[in-house]
Amino acid sequence: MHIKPMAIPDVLLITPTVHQDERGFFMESFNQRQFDQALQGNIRFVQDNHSLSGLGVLRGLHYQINQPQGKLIRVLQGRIYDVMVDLRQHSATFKQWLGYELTAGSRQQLWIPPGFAHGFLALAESTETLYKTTSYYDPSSERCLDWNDQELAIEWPLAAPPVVSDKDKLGVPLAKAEFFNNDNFP
Ligand SMILES: Cc1cn([C@H]2C[C@H](O)[C@@H](COP(=O)(O)OP(=O)(O)O[C@H]3O[C@@H](C)C(=O)[C@@H](O)[C@H]3O)O2)c(=O)[nH]c1=O
Repeated sequence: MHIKPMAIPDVLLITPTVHQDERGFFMESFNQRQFDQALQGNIRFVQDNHSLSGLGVLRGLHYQINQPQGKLIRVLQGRIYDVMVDLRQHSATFKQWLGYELTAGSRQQLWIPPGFAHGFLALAESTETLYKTTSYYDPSSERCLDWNDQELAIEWPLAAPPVVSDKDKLGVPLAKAEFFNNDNFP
Protein backbone atom coordinates (compact mmCIF):
# COMPACT_ATOMS: atom_id res chain seq x y z
CA MET A 1 0.00 0.00 0.00
CA HIS A 2 1.33 3.41 -0.96
CA ILE A 3 0.03 6.58 0.71
CA LYS A 4 0.68 10.01 -0.78
CA PRO A 5 -0.47 13.47 0.36
CA MET A 6 -2.42 15.47 -2.21
CA ALA A 7 -2.20 19.22 -2.93
CA ILE A 8 -4.31 19.75 0.19
CA PRO A 9 -1.86 17.75 2.30
CA ASP A 10 -4.31 16.26 4.80
CA VAL A 11 -6.06 14.57 1.89
CA LEU A 12 -4.33 11.28 1.12
CA LEU A 13 -4.24 9.18 -2.02
CA ILE A 14 -3.99 5.50 -1.14
CA THR A 15 -2.81 3.03 -3.75
CA PRO A 16 -3.20 -0.55 -2.56
CA THR A 17 -0.92 -3.45 -3.37
CA VAL A 18 -2.91 -5.66 -5.73
CA HIS A 19 -1.86 -9.32 -5.92
CA GLN A 20 -2.81 -10.74 -9.31
CA ASP A 21 -2.83 -14.43 -10.13
CA GLU A 22 -4.65 -16.85 -12.41
CA ARG A 23 -7.74 -16.68 -10.19
CA GLY A 24 -8.06 -12.92 -10.29
CA PHE A 25 -6.69 -10.56 -7.66
CA PHE A 26 -6.45 -10.04 -3.93
CA MET A 27 -5.89 -6.81 -2.04
CA GLU A 28 -6.24 -5.47 1.45
CA SER A 29 -8.83 -2.75 0.92
CA PHE A 30 -8.34 -1.44 4.47
CA ASN A 31 -5.67 -2.03 7.09
CA GLN A 32 -6.13 -0.21 10.40
CA ARG A 33 -2.47 -0.42 11.42
CA GLN A 34 -1.11 1.05 8.20
CA PHE A 35 -3.79 3.70 8.21
CA ASP A 36 -2.93 4.70 11.80
CA GLN A 37 0.76 4.88 10.89
CA ALA A 38 0.08 7.07 7.86
CA LEU A 39 -2.13 9.45 9.81
CA GLN A 40 -0.20 9.25 13.06
CA GLY A 41 -3.59 9.22 14.66
CA ASN A 42 -6.44 7.16 15.84
CA ILE A 43 -9.17 7.30 13.24
CA ARG A 44 -12.04 4.84 13.63
CA PHE A 45 -14.77 4.19 11.10
CA VAL A 46 -18.37 3.58 12.15
CA GLN A 47 -20.34 3.42 8.91
CA ASP A 48 -19.91 2.16 5.33
CA ASN A 49 -21.90 3.81 2.53
CA HIS A 50 -22.48 2.25 -0.87
CA SER A 51 -24.20 4.04 -3.75
CA LEU A 52 -24.96 3.38 -7.39
CA SER A 53 -24.98 6.29 -9.85
CA GLY A 54 -25.72 6.56 -13.54
CA LEU A 55 -23.44 8.46 -15.91
CA GLY A 56 -23.67 12.18 -15.16
CA VAL A 57 -25.08 11.87 -11.63
CA LEU A 58 -23.55 14.47 -9.34
CA ARG A 59 -23.93 14.07 -5.56
CA GLY A 60 -22.95 16.81 -3.11
CA LEU A 61 -21.33 18.85 -1.92
CA HIS A 62 -22.23 17.52 1.55
CA TYR A 63 -20.93 18.01 5.08
CA GLN A 64 -22.24 17.74 8.65
CA ILE A 65 -21.75 20.69 10.98
CA ASN A 66 -22.18 18.80 14.28
CA GLN A 67 -20.63 15.44 13.53
CA PRO A 68 -18.10 16.05 10.76
CA GLN A 69 -17.33 12.89 8.86
CA GLY A 70 -13.91 11.77 7.67
CA LYS A 71 -14.39 9.62 4.56
CA LEU A 72 -12.37 6.91 2.88
CA ILE A 73 -13.65 6.72 -0.68
CA ARG A 74 -13.27 4.07 -3.36
CA VAL A 75 -15.00 2.98 -6.53
CA LEU A 76 -16.04 -0.64 -7.05
CA GLN A 77 -17.40 -0.21 -10.55
CA GLY A 78 -17.08 2.66 -13.02
CA ARG A 79 -15.38 6.00 -12.43
CA ILE A 80 -15.97 9.18 -10.45
CA TYR A 81 -14.53 12.66 -10.32
CA ASP A 82 -14.27 13.09 -6.56
CA VAL A 83 -14.26 16.59 -5.09
CA MET A 84 -13.58 17.91 -1.63
CA VAL A 85 -13.65 21.47 -0.27
CA ASP A 86 -11.67 22.40 2.82
CA LEU A 87 -14.12 24.07 5.23
CA ARG A 88 -11.82 24.06 8.26
CA GLN A 89 -11.62 27.72 9.22
CA HIS A 90 -8.16 27.39 10.77
CA SER A 91 -6.69 25.53 7.81
CA ALA A 92 -4.03 26.99 5.49
CA THR A 93 -6.13 25.62 2.62
CA PHE A 94 -9.49 26.93 3.89
CA LYS A 95 -11.99 27.21 0.98
CA GLN A 96 -9.72 25.43 -1.49
CA TRP A 97 -11.09 22.53 -3.50
CA LEU A 98 -9.41 19.47 -4.90
CA GLY A 99 -10.63 17.03 -7.54
CA TYR A 100 -9.31 13.59 -8.44
CA GLU A 101 -10.57 10.77 -10.65
CA LEU A 102 -11.07 7.50 -8.84
CA THR A 103 -11.70 4.41 -10.94
CA ALA A 104 -12.57 0.80 -10.28
CA GLY A 105 -9.56 -0.17 -12.38
CA SER A 106 -6.99 1.80 -10.37
CA ARG A 107 -8.47 0.62 -7.05
CA GLN A 108 -7.14 3.81 -5.48
CA GLN A 109 -8.80 5.39 -2.45
CA LEU A 110 -8.99 8.93 -1.13
CA TRP A 111 -8.89 9.78 2.56
CA ILE A 112 -10.77 13.00 3.24
CA PRO A 113 -10.43 14.11 6.87
CA PRO A 114 -13.33 15.57 8.89
CA GLY A 115 -13.91 19.20 7.99
CA PHE A 116 -14.46 18.95 4.25
CA ALA A 117 -17.51 19.17 2.02
CA HIS A 118 -17.57 16.23 -0.38
CA GLY A 119 -19.19 15.35 -3.68
CA PHE A 120 -18.63 13.37 -6.82
CA LEU A 121 -19.64 13.12 -10.45
CA ALA A 122 -20.16 9.67 -11.98
CA LEU A 123 -18.18 9.39 -15.20
CA ALA A 124 -19.61 6.02 -16.29
CA GLU A 125 -22.92 4.17 -16.19
CA SER A 126 -23.52 1.91 -13.18
CA THR A 127 -20.85 3.51 -11.06
CA GLU A 128 -20.68 2.05 -7.56
CA THR A 129 -18.97 4.04 -4.83
CA LEU A 130 -18.15 2.65 -1.40
CA TYR A 131 -16.91 4.79 1.46
CA LYS A 132 -16.25 4.49 5.14
CA THR A 133 -17.13 7.34 7.51
CA THR A 134 -15.80 8.30 10.93
CA SER A 135 -19.15 9.40 12.33
CA TYR A 136 -22.76 8.47 11.82
CA TYR A 137 -25.18 10.09 9.42
CA ASP A 138 -26.80 13.05 11.16
CA PRO A 139 -29.40 14.50 8.77
CA SER A 140 -30.25 17.40 11.08
CA SER A 141 -26.70 18.72 10.86
CA GLU A 142 -26.18 17.94 7.18
CA ARG A 143 -25.51 20.94 4.95
CA CYS A 144 -25.09 21.21 1.21
CA LEU A 145 -22.86 23.56 -0.73
CA ASP A 146 -23.80 24.52 -4.27
CA TRP A 147 -21.77 22.19 -6.52
CA ASN A 148 -21.73 24.96 -9.15
CA ASP A 149 -20.83 27.87 -6.87
CA GLN A 150 -19.13 30.67 -8.80
CA GLU A 151 -16.65 31.41 -6.02
CA LEU A 152 -15.50 27.80 -5.77
CA ALA A 153 -15.46 27.42 -9.59
CA ILE A 154 -14.98 23.66 -9.44
CA GLU A 155 -13.89 22.31 -12.80
CA TRP A 156 -16.26 19.36 -13.05
CA PRO A 157 -15.55 17.28 -16.18
CA LEU A 158 -19.14 17.59 -17.40
CA ALA A 159 -20.24 16.41 -20.84
CA ALA A 160 -23.84 17.52 -20.19
CA PRO A 161 -25.81 19.12 -17.35
CA PRO A 162 -25.53 16.74 -14.39
CA VAL A 163 -28.33 14.78 -12.73
CA VAL A 164 -28.70 16.34 -9.26
CA SER A 165 -31.11 15.50 -6.42
CA ASP A 166 -33.79 18.02 -5.39
CA LYS A 167 -31.94 18.44 -2.09
CA ASP A 168 -28.66 19.20 -3.83
CA LYS A 169 -30.35 21.73 -6.13
CA LEU A 170 -30.85 23.79 -2.95
CA GLY A 171 -27.13 23.83 -2.14
CA VAL A 172 -25.95 27.20 -0.83
CA PRO A 173 -23.03 29.27 -2.13
CA LEU A 174 -19.81 29.25 -0.18
CA ALA A 175 -20.45 32.87 0.85
CA LYS A 176 -23.55 31.73 2.78
CA ALA A 177 -22.18 28.45 4.09
CA GLU A 178 -22.41 27.51 7.76
CA PHE A 179 -19.19 26.17 9.17
CA PHE A 180 -18.58 23.61 11.86
CA ASN A 181 -19.83 24.07 15.40
CA ASN A 182 -16.61 22.65 16.76
CA ASP A 183 -13.47 23.20 14.70
CA ASN A 184 -11.28 20.89 16.82
CA PHE A 185 -10.73 18.22 14.26
CA PRO A 186 -8.70 15.15 15.10
C1 LIG B 1 -25.99 9.90 3.49
C2 LIG B 1 -27.06 8.95 4.05
C3 LIG B 1 -28.32 8.92 3.46
N1 LIG B 1 -29.27 8.09 3.94
C4 LIG B 1 -30.59 8.09 3.28
C5 LIG B 1 -31.27 9.43 3.23
C6 LIG B 1 -32.02 9.39 1.91
O1 LIG B 1 -33.28 8.79 2.09
C7 LIG B 1 -31.20 8.47 1.03
C8 LIG B 1 -30.33 9.23 0.03
O2 LIG B 1 -29.58 10.21 0.75
P1 LIG B 1 -28.77 11.34 -0.01
O3 LIG B 1 -29.59 11.90 -1.11
O4 LIG B 1 -28.27 12.30 1.02
O5 LIG B 1 -27.56 10.50 -0.64
P2 LIG B 1 -26.25 11.09 -1.31
O6 LIG B 1 -26.59 12.30 -2.09
O7 LIG B 1 -25.57 9.99 -2.01
O8 LIG B 1 -25.42 11.54 -0.04
C9 LIG B 1 -24.05 11.26 0.04
O9 LIG B 1 -23.34 12.10 -0.86
C10 LIG B 1 -21.94 11.96 -0.85
C11 LIG B 1 -21.36 12.98 -1.81
C12 LIG B 1 -21.35 12.01 0.50
O10 LIG B 1 -20.23 12.49 0.72
C13 LIG B 1 -22.09 11.29 1.57
O11 LIG B 1 -21.59 11.59 2.85
C14 LIG B 1 -23.56 11.50 1.48
O12 LIG B 1 -23.87 12.83 1.89
O13 LIG B 1 -30.38 7.71 1.91
C15 LIG B 1 -29.03 7.26 5.00
O14 LIG B 1 -29.92 6.48 5.44
N2 LIG B 1 -27.80 7.28 5.59
C16 LIG B 1 -26.80 8.09 5.14
O15 LIG B 1 -25.66 8.05 5.70
